Amino acid sequence: MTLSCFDLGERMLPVEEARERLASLVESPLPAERVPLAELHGRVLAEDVISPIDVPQNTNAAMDGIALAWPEDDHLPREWPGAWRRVGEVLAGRPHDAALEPGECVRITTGAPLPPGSDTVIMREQFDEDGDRVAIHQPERVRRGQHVRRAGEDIPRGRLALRAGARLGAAELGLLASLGLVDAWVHRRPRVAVFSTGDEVIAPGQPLPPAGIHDANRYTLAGLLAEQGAELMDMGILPDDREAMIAALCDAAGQADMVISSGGVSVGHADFTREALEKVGRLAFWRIAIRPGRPMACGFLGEQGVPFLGLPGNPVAVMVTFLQFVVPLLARLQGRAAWAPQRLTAIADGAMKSRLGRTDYLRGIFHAGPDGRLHVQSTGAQGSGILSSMVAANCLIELADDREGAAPGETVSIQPLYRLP
Ligand SMILES: Nc1nc2c(c(=O)[nH]1)N[C@H]1C(S)=C(S)[C@@H](COP(=O)(O)OP(=O)(O)OC[C@H]3O[C@@H](n4cnc5c(N)ncnc54)[C@H](O)[C@@H]3O)O[C@H]1N2
Ligand code: MOO
Repeated sequence: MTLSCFDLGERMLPVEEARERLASLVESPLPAERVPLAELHGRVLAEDVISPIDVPQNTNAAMDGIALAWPEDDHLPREWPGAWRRVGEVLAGRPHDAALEPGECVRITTGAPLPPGSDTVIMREQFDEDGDRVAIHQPERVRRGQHVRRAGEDIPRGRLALRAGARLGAAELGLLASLGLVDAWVHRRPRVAVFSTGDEVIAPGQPLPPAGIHDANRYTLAGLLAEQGAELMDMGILPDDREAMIAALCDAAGQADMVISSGGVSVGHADFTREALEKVGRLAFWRIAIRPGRPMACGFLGEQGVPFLGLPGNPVAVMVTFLQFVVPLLARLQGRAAWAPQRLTAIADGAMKSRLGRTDYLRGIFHAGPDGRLHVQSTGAQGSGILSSMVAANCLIELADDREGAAPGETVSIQPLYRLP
């Protein structure tokens, strides 16, 4: 049974339950479209890809050298001049059709197809040539079939190469190209409308009034959305004005696959925001047992039922709630198979505070210790407005609701953060 987002009363929701209930906002993935190979990076496959060919197509040499047919009696001649007679040359891209007779070899370059009858390659550094005679330095060390890449050893024809739901990174693009494919069916990228709220929130570049604060959230959200393969629709900053908010939300709901706002969801603001949002859709205001990120709004906008997430205003809370709650929804919209946050286990290098009954996300720095295990320490001050702590961090330390802090030496769960290299 799908848990709904509504009618939950005033109780604090555990993080896992919030994630499950939010999933009901996205019923099905976005439709598929055919996209050329060169534009597929970051997209998610909408159907399985079956290999139309053997990769590699031919059994071929893995080294520059000679290809030879292994003798029937399994014995290679040692004496100079050897019994190997060079009868030709095979270059990459040009096959040698004549079958090799016993005692014959051909010069071959890496990637060139093995001539019929040959099955073994000797590296150029491991034999001497005298005219068309070839002597192998240490024949006893040669293994039948060595330095040969078998046809179809990567992916045989007809085999599943990539599954529907796979996100296409560099390796996947190379694989698709190696199959000779020029395009693929992928889910449409989610268009996500983003706006900031608050009279005090000022766009960068504008003079900062005495009680103002520059709008950081639209820019972190733009970066986070790009990392998730979504398209940004920048709706700017909304003033604390009911009519302006209603108009902006209607506009966004008409064009976007998801709408995200930041700010204006705590008790101080909720009544005002609630009024505007409920005019345009069906909203629920939640308190989640999480830190940072306790207050959040969610629901649908417009007749189309566009998912809406009202994230809290504090910049660190925006990033943490995006990573825990928005990422899985974007994954569902793009048809990604099973999504779960990536988690590793690390040893706490210092004491860490958290509260029983609440999931705390601390900004952390993890590294591999001399003991070969992962270690993690907090970045220091953890206020939910301190964005420099997100800059310093390479992971979130996740202290689940069943634990009360962590003592030095205890293991903790960490979620590595995506960082540009
Ligand atoms: N009585 C209570 N007060 C608060 C509660 C609560 O449960 N009871 N929750 C606190 C928590 S936790 C958070 S988080 C905030 C969330 O409040 P809002 O979502 O209403 O956010 P604002 O009040 O609009 O802003 C909070 C903070 O963030 C700054 N901000 C807002 N937008 C931006 C932006 N685009 N870029 C940078 N900074 C932004 C804003 O100026 C405030 O400083 O409520 C607590 N209070
Ligand atoms: O969400 Mo608030 O940021 O927990 O401080």
